[in-house]
Amino acid sequence: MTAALRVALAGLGTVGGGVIRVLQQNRELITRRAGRPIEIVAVSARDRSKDRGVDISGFEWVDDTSALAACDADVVVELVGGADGPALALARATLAAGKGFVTANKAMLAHHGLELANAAEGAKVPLKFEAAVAGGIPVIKGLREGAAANAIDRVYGILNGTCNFILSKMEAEGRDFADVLAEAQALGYAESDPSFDIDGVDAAHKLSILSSVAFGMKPAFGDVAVSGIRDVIAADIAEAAALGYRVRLVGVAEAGASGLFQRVHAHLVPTHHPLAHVTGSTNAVVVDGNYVGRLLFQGAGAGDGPTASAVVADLIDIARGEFGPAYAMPVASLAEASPAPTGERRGRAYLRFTLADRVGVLAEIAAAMRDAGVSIESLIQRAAPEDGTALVVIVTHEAPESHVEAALERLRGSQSLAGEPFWMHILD
Ligand SMILES: NC(=O)C1=CN([C@@H]2O[C@H](COP(=O)(O)OP(=O)(O)OC[C@H]3O[C@@H](n4cnc5c(N)ncnc54)[C@H](O)[C@@H]3O)[C@@H](O)[C@H]2O)C=CC1
Ligand SMILES: N[C@@H](CC=O)C(=O)O
Ligand code: NA
Repeated sequence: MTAALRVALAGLGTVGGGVIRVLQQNRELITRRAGRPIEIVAVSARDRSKDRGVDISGFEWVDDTSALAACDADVVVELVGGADGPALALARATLAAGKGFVTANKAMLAHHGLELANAAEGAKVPLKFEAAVAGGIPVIKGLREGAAANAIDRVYGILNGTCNFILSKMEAEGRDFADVLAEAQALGYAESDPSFDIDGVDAAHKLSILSSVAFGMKPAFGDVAVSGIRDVIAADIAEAAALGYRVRLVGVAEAGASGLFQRVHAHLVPTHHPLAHVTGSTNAVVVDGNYVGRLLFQGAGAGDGPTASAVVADLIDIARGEFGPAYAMPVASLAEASPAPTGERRGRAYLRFTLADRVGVLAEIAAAMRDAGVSIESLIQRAAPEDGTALVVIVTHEAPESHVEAALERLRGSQSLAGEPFWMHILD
């Protein structure tokens, strides 16, 4: 049998522990599929003595994470996290040493992916990151390989397990945001700084990677318009349900006439759409290709087993000698990112206002919408007798997003509003 693929593993937390378990428990099967054994030879993490429920006594322990690049391994797997710091130092050192690099670190890839892809290409070694986007779902492989013959018009989906877990629990159990976030953290879904999850940043990291693979463009995280789910309240979920929608954090990348729209926002998703039925930490990605048509990738987007499954799949590809450029094409062939102004995009919108109890408040809102050129499709008003305010929810007809924003701008500071208005896109 061919010599084993020797792996150095940095990070022994949720995903790192999972990788050790998958490699140990599926050892025989993986060896047959890879054509040779895949063996961890060295590990590094912050705390050597911590009980992780996996036996690491057979591996060399390396205190300084970046020193793993110099150990006797063919590939380094980075599962530490963080856009910069030890993860980036290790990535640079590994590729400079002419070794393959596998990572689940979407934050680092969103900020430094191009540099790392360049370095990997220069050294003719693999840079692989299936686990970084939608956890266990083989969406990078699906796009790079399965859909490689297609021009992609749009790629979009649910890219953050923590937010989806929170939104679907709020919806099903009427629970509070903070409560559910703590549960997602306990289950190992959330980032070490959970604001990355709930403010949409993690999904934006993933979207920027996905866009590069789908559209053959240099990754441009800065071009992604981002907001999260912090401002979604129970009433939005209830009103959306009454209107035939569910609330989901959706990332969308779409080729338009003037460039690529990339954004991550809470959306209203029609209940007949497959994304409306994605619950818990599950992720789902829809790809529209010009020959294959619509593809739907769905599965576990977070958690130890699924994420480790994607990391080990990358290692199996490397063991087989099957790898190409990090993105779907060599770095020199990637186009410059060309962001389209998001305000130009047309769509329907959901707007929520809390109104003070005054004569003429509805007329004021209707006038602001009319003056901004946004027409109203439906309107719900619910009085809150306890404090005299009223909740008003409006669904608009299709309009440029800049017009919706202009309508809200006209109302800014109005005495008729008892709170900040909030709006969401409606997925078409
Ligand atoms: N948890 C999940 O479901 C998923 C996580 N990821 C990504 O995988 C990576 C790892 O995530 P988790 O395993 O959840 O994190 P974790 O917090 O459970 O584990 C991190 C590991 O890195 C080590 N570490 C942290 N800082 C270090 C430092 N300065 N020097 C040396 N070691 C250090 C810790 O000791 C720990 O062993 C991150 O990039 C994360 O974004 C990707 C997909 C899913
Ligand atoms: N925090 C992330 C983990 C996987 O990428 C998420 O919740 O999706
Ligand atoms: Na994946």
